[in-house]
Amino acid sequence: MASVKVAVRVRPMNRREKDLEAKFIIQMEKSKTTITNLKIPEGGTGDSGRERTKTFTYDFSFYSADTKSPDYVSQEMVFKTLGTDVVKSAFEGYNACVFAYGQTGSGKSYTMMGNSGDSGLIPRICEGLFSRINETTRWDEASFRTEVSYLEIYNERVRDLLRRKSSKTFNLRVREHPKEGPYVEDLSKHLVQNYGDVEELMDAGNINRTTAATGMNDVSSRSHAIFTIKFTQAKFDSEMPCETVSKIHLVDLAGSERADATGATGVRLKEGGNINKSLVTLGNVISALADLSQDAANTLAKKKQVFVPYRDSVLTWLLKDSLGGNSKTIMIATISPADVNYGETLSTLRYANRAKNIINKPTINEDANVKLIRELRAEIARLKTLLAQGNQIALLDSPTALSMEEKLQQNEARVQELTKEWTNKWNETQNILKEQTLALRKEGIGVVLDSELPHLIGIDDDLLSTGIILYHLKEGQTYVGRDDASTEQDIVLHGLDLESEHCIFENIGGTVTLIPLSGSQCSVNGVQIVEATHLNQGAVILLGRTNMFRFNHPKEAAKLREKRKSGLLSSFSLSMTDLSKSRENLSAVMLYNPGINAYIEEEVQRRLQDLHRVISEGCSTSADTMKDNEKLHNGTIQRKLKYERMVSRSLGANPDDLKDPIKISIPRYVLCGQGKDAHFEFEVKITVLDETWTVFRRYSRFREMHKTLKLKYAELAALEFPPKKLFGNKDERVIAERRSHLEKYLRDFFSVMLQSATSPLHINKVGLTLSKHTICEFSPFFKKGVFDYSSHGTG
Ligand SMILES: Nc1ncnc2c1ncn2[C@@H]1O[C@H](COP(=O)(O)OP(=O)(O)OP(=O)(O)O)[C@@H](O)[C@H]1O
Repeated sequence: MASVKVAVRVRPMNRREKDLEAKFIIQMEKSKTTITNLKIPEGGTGDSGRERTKTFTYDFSFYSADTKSPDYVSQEMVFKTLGTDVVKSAFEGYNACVFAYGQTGSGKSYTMMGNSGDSGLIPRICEGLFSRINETTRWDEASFRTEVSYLEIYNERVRDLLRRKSSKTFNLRVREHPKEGPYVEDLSKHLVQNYGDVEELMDAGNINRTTAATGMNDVSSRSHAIFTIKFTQAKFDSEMPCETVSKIHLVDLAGSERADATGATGVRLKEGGNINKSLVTLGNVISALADLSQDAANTLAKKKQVFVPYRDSVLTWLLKDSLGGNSKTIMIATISPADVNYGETLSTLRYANRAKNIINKPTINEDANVKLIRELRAEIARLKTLLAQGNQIALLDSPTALSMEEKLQQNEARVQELTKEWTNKWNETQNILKEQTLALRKEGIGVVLDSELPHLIGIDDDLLSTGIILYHLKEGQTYVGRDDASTEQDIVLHGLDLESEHCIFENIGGTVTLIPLSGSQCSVNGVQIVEATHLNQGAVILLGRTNMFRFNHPKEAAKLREKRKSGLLSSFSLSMTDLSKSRENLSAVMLYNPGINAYIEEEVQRRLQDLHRVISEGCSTSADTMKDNEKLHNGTIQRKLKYERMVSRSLGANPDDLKDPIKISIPRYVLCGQGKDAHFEFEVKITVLDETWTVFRRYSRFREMHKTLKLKYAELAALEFPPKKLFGNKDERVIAERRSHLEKYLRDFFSVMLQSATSPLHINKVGLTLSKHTICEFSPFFKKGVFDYSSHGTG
């Protein structure tokens, strides 16, 4: 049993009150708060014998009216007095609730949220929670899971303050769970890993809060806001599993004054009416609970049937547990010090005085299985004591009349089983947590996606796409296909040559294999695969023609980093050729995916350094690994040779390259789309030194490019782009003709650009360094490259 703790806090005079030359009517001394009615003369009494001053005693009276006063209570002091208890309750497994009540502009939001640089209770409690989690995990094996939600009750309707716009946010239903009590259906819950995560959510939620100007306070919020933290903790305490869940409601109520006192009309009056409905119900609930506890205290009094009207408002229904139930609850009544607000302030003080009488029944919220384990263990201890005393009597109350020893064994087996079950469950929860908390980690101005599971990162070739998709490859099989597949696919994709059941990623004990299905197009590091292929950290995967991914294996990457540190990398099974190819492909990808650069650039740089070291140390990859790789990837040897050529070229330039620094060919064209949308795309293969990539474009796109660049580089005007008469007819002959035209045009195009003084590609400027990067910088038109193994078109 615990009474609701009540604190009163008085704020400084605000501008409006100062302008009105209002008088200060609040005095505080220790836990006492006194209010003076200036209308009643000193030493006298008012009508019907009213006193000039009224004094109330609370758990705390916080004087925050004057920063210079020695009694001044700062935000930090409020947290130390009240907030630290909330953090403690959470760690002990109790529910907790803090709500701020008071007139508009009296300091509720300031107390609960605070201002920037002067944060209030909610941020401080969250910060306190995480700093204790960090401390605990340093010396304890405990695990934690923290989830937050943020809602607003406005006009008796519940709104999710944290849900994305696309989902339903308004008018959420309040329902009741048979065990867990009232809850908001579909309210979004957000896993958080650190205080930064919470801060972001709080900011987003606060921006969403409904605010409207009133005569009393320009930014007065007209809604009730409930910020909820669900905090789960699990550990082994002297071999004993221990799991507790605590729910913390932090509530910023709307202004308590009557609507008419603020001069509000129309819609606002309606809001006021509803706000008051919640607050009036809150008042009624508080009164009923106070009556109940007084009855309980007075055992001689005949018990009255007291009805607590929780259901009369959304607010009281949702806070049912916090008011007279299973929670350690704190009410902070905020007041103005000015005589002009005498009536409202007195009513707040009375309200708070009444709340003092509420008795709650907080209990530790222990996991049911853990509770059972604890009870069984107690029983085992009791039986062992009896046995030790030589008390070998049969347990007569047991239906099977088991001997004490049998019963003991049974209990021990059950405890073992339950403990194992619990441990598995928690480990699973932790894994899910890890999966879900990859979210975002800030590092300087960068944002890092973190995950411990092997995963794929989508590399979108749509230049207008800005999101990054990450797919986890869970233990077992992950099916990839279209949404029209006969069985449900774990990863649903679309795009050219993507089969309805395309492939499977198999993760067995951390070894991930890509299995192509029914002749589907899958390639790894630019090489099409036809059988199950083991994936290495950093592999670039293409499914169909347009779905490209980078494969990340965080554990393998961590091991590689360790090897690199200890200098063992060169003998480790890193395939130079794979890395080289992967880097090549990644570079291509990065060029047209700026969003992903921040994430992978560092890794690519590291890989490059590794490669250089391997080369300079003259080490080759181990024979076995080479063999495996050769088996797995056709063409590996060729690429190795190519790589070596590249290295030797960087040592001494081949004069031929200067003559012909860029090679263009159009090895084939591909029919894309269907019916009316069918069109041909030409695969243009561009080779600069040893970088080769392809650009897939329809003929008209090349013409657009020509027109655009012609405006910038006058020399191009002299080049003739194939005339329009070639268009319209799409038979093989015309397409083949276009191919040769286009090939010639592009060769001429680059030749002109290499000689143009204004062009960044001028041979004197780029020389041997002409690279894909230079060309793509010159025009992003050449950025787009996908690997294609389509059987359409000519080979
Ligand atoms: N203890 C305090 N010390 C300094 N400034 C305060 C204090 N309490 C409130 N204020 C200031 O008074 C103004 C009104 O406070 P606040 O917005 O917290 O009121 P409120 O009760 O939440 O109002 P509403 O019901 O409209 O939400 C704010 O500018 C706030 O910064």
